[in-house]
Amino acid sequence: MVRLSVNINKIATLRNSRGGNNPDVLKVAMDCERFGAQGITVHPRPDERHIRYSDVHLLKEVLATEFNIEGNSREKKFVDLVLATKPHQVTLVPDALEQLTSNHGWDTIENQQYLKDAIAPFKEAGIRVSIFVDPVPQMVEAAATTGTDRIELYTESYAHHYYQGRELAIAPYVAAAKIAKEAGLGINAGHDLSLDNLEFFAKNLPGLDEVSIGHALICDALYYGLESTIEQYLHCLKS
Ligand SMILES: CC(=O)[C@@H](O)[C@H](O)COP(=O)(O)O
Ligand SMILES: NCC(=O)COP(=O)(O)O
Repeated sequence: MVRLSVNINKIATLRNSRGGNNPDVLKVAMDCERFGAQGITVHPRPDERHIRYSDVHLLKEVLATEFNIEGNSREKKFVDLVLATKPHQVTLVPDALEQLTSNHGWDTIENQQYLKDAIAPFKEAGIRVSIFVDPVPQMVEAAATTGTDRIELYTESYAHHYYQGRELAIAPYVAAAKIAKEAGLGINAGHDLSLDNLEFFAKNLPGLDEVSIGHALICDALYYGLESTIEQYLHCLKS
């Protein structure tokens, strides 16, 4: 079964726009779990424009499902946060400081030694590690020698090309997943997955363990409500 981890960054964006605590990030996270999500993802960024570092500490106390923290291990504050809160999983993403949203995976060849050194402390702390990669065979092969447990496939290109031809759009991901599986890596995926493109992806990607979805899911919740939206995403993952 492919697990759904709901990314709640956008809930924090809305909260921060007025300075109070509405919507309540903790409540929404717990409601996502109550409605069937198997995990919660957050991606605190250095400017704390959505999820705050303090949110992460509070979430750790209340969550009952898998907690996945995404971010850039080049920032000491992020590494300290993850080691202090000990989530089930940390996902390392090579974002620049000023980046609007994630837009590329790691160059696992160029950053091979860096990643080995960055991953080790998380593994020593008992935290599962995933690294964000593009669906490029060489990048997946080199991910396998970094010590990571999983890769997260960056699905923006799949989502972008889905309507032009979904078979073509998913092909690099299928090839990447086969390499990952042969190398013994778990497979996560995320970015721009939606009710339109998720079912085909989940059905056709061999060995997919988990998807993390935020933007589209929170947008859908405006129309369908959070409970029904999560049910619909779970349904896409069932088939
Ligand atoms: C790694 C990834 O694809 C997501 O975490 C995405 O970057 C969400 O971050 P924002 O919510 O800041 O766009
Ligand atoms: N890792 C991807 C994620 O958490 C959510 O990405 P998106 O659905 O907000 O594009």
